[in-house]
Amino acid sequence: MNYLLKGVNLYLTGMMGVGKTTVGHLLAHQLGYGFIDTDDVIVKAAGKSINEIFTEEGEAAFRQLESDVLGQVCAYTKLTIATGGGIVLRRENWGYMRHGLIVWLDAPVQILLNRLGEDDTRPLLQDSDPEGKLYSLLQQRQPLYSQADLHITITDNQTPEEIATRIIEAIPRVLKTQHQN
Ligand SMILES: Nc1ncnc2c1ncn2[C@@H]1O[C@H](COP(=O)(O)OP(=O)(O)OP(=O)(O)O)[C@@H](O)[C@H]1O
Ligand SMILES: O=C(O)C1=C[C@@H](O)[C@@H](O)[C@H](O)C1
Ligand SMILES: [Mg+2]
Repeated sequence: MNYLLKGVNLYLTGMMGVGKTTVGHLLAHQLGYGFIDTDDVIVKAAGKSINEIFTEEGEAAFRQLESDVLGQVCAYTKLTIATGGGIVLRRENWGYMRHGLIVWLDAPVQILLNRLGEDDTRPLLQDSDPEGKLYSLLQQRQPLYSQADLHITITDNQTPEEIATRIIEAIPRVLKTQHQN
């Protein structure tokens, strides 16, 4: 697989709670790649939580930090990068991610809700109707996520290990011509 990938970065995209961070760790390990989580980099660089950044500086400031981080990390190779759920919102982010392979992890809202129902670390879900919020975010973002190179549908009973293996098995089918030269 590493022979085929030639160090090309993998970008994991998808809704919050779908498992980008969890699966990304395992995927990096299986590929012998480094692992970076853009949310983690932002939190460390800002010295505050994502909730605090949203509350004190606003979502637009968070999105700028996210683009800045992505612009930095895309200069490196042999990385699996777990992105934030909203990375697909900015056109410039696609410009950065297009240098690698973009994977969309896609799970039904009910799975996301079950996983994040008790979680208060996602500012966009601090809503009186988290289920409705997830549906509206998904409706807005689905056309964007669908521009990924690889679409992996997640069902309830798949472990993160199984999902990482499915991604690895699917990669040869989608390696872009420019990456094979
Ligand atoms: N395949 C899975 N099966 C069961 N639970 C999972 C699976 N993948 C992830 N989880 C759990 O779901 C929660 C959210 O996962 P994770 O933080 O990896 O999502 P994420 O896509 O990175 O979300 P965000 O966009 O908010 O960063 C975690 O508690 C994680 O342990
Ligand atoms: O879906 C989103 O917009 C977000 C997802 C998380 O990964 C974080 O980046 C933040 O909570 C915003
Ligand atoms: Mg994450």
